[in-house]
Amino acid sequence: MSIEFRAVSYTYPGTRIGVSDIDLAIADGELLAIIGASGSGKSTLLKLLAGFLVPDSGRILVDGKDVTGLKPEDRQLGIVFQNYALFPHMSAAQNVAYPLKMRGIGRPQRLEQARAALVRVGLGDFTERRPATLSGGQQQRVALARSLVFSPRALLLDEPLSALDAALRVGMRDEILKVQRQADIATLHVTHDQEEALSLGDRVAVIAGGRIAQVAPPRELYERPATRAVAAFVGEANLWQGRIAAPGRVALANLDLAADTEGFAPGDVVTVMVRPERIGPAPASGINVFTGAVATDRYLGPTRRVDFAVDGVNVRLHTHVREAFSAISIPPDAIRLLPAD
Ligand SMILES: Nc1ncnc2c1ncn2[C@@H]1O[C@H](COP(=O)(O)OP(=O)(O)OP(=O)(O)O)[C@@H](O)[C@H]1O
Repeated sequence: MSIEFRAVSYTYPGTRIGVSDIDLAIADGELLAIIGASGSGKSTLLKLLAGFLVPDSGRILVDGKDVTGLKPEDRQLGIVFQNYALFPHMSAAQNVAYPLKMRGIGRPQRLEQARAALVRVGLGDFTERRPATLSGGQQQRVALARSLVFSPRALLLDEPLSALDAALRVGMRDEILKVQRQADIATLHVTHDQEEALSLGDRVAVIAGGRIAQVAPPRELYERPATRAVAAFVGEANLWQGRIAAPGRVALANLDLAADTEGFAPGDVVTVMVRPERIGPAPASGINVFTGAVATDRYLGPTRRVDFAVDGVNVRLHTHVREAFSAISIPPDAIRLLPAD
């Protein structure tokens, strides 16, 4: 079952803020992660899909059917919120059974289905526990079981891991993916954690200022960002302004870099993007090897983050090398040219 936004726009009444011209399709069984800065419109998109907001224009389809005018309860979507929203006075099984109760399913049958759903998320021994006696991760799994127990047509995850501590968050990613794969339904996962989006998403959508900036598989998004804004938002990046000097050559201040310049003409002004982990200490000469001096050097445990000054250009690099160095190399295939803003 799929999800589709077709030219969806929404503005909050009395403001000019919202989302514009959203075209997004999430295939059956696919997990699409949405990332964006605070206030970029992630939750607004989710509320439009859930039916808590109605678009000013455009249509939303679930499983090919237009749900734009349907009430939230008629959309048959499983939703997991950041704060879980579990009922404190009910056991885990009663919480999970609640959506079935709303759908008029008899008590013995709904409790049996709820227990089975809890077994699927690894909580078979916790069915009678109240939420307050469960850990954050366990509560999140109860919420996940509750969102899936009525076989929803799609799954919406709104920052489901943000209330958990860092180590648990990483472990729960695998849990979410396992359960999502088992349920095999289109899933929209909103997060502000880039690593979570890259590790969980079949594809990742970046939203900025209420518009989709790019949608791509994680590797493509990281290695081939479409714009400077996406490159800056997803991971760390060196972003320099340069000019195409000749086919295969880019001028960057006083530096002359070998790079793939396809798609650009001599004289074009470009943004030159290089990820810091693609740059490393080098022998004194070679292609795109530059001598200079270390300006700052930070120890990060597994790596060092170094700012290296080359002829007035600051080059940020991440390296495992522990020794001192006085030259770096920027491999031509690590250089990505983007249109200048
Ligand atoms: N009810 C509302 N009335 C007016 N403006 C709103 C309302 N709700 C949200 N906004 C504004 O709409 C924009 C998008 O908000 P949204 O909640 O979608 O952002 P978000 O990307 O989910 O942010 P965060 O990561 O902080 O949760 C923000 O500028 C926000 O202030």
